[in-house]
Amino acid sequence: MSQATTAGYDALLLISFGGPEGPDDVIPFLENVTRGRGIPRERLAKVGEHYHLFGGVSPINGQCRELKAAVEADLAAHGLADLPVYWGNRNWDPYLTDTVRRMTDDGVRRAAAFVTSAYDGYSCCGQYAQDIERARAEVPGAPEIDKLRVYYNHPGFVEPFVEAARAALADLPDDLRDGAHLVFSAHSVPLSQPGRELYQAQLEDVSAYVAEHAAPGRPWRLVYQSRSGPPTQPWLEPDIGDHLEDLHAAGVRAVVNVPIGFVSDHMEVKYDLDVEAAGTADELGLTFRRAATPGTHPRFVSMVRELVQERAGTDRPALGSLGPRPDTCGECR
Ligand SMILES: CC1=C(CCC(=O)O)c2cc3nc(cc4[nH]c(cc5[nH]c(cc1n2)c(C)c5CCC(=O)O)c(CCC(=O)O)c4C)C(CCC(=O)O)=C3C
Ligand SMILES: [Fe+2]
Repeated sequence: MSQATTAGYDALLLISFGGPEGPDDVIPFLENVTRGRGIPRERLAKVGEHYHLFGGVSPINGQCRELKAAVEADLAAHGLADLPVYWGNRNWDPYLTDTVRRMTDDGVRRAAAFVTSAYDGYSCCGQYAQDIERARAEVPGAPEIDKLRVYYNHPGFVEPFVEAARAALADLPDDLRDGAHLVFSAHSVPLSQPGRELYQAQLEDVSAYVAEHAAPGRPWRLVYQSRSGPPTQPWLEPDIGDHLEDLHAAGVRAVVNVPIGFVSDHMEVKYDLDVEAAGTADELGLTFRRAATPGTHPRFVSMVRELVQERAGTDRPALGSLGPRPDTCGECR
């Protein structure tokens, strides 16, 4: 084991949201996600239909398998093939608790955990920290598991977005490019959610950085998507659909949507943006391009290794104006 270069960790644990892998999984998955969270039944039925449009298969598990394979290849290319990579989810098989049990059986003592969610806030960070604690509590002899720092402003997350925003702009018809606006989008959360202010501030800061570096001087705005919850509860706004209508009414003819709140092209991207928001734009006659998410971009993949290695006390890179996040924060529980 190369102790010096893995900061003393003997395993890497990839933690994600999880998603259904066939039509029969959809309802049990949605029940797992929403248990005790007060999501209206109509919203659940609608979201179920989104999954059925894709054969009941969420793209997210496949994306986790691809990320895991890419991280393993990157570790091997850096002489760290002996750092095993595990994967566990909050809401679907492979469940985090089962994975922690397997790690324990394999003799893992101290693991670094990478979460497929880049920001602070309860849904992105605090809830995953609780998931880790719960899984460890359920498994006697479970390893120590350190959640890696929040990485929304790490160059490995930000640079792929700069590149993707440029590529999406380049893909617009020549006569529409100059007047196109950038529309950054992230998952809405209730205003009452712990860590919501931090989530919002981080999104604004990284959107400003990407806008400035991909297309200096171009108009941009951060908006929200995928709202659920009862209508009486205030969530982050404006919604992307309303913003597209406003832009159209103001005479804008083209937009590039940058899904800055997401790590991969999972259902919130494939349905809520590529079907719903693109459909709204189409009805308005607004030309719409969606920028890629980091996915398995080589820079994003190497970031995972760098986040482990920096725990040995090396540099903690961060772009934008807010600086690197600490290893643990506790602000979003
Ligand atoms: C901030 C945030 C992210 C971004 C950070 C990150 O990327 O992790 C995110 C990601 C995701 N959300 C996902 C799926 C769902 N989220 C739901 C519900 C909710 N999300 C919330 C927030 C977030 N969610 C919230 C506050 C709720 C209300 C209920 C609650 O407080 O928990 C529901 C229930 C139905 C509905 O109401 O929509 C589903 C099915 C999937 C999997 C997609 C796939 O299958 O490909 C992913 C990656
Ligand atoms: Fe969600």
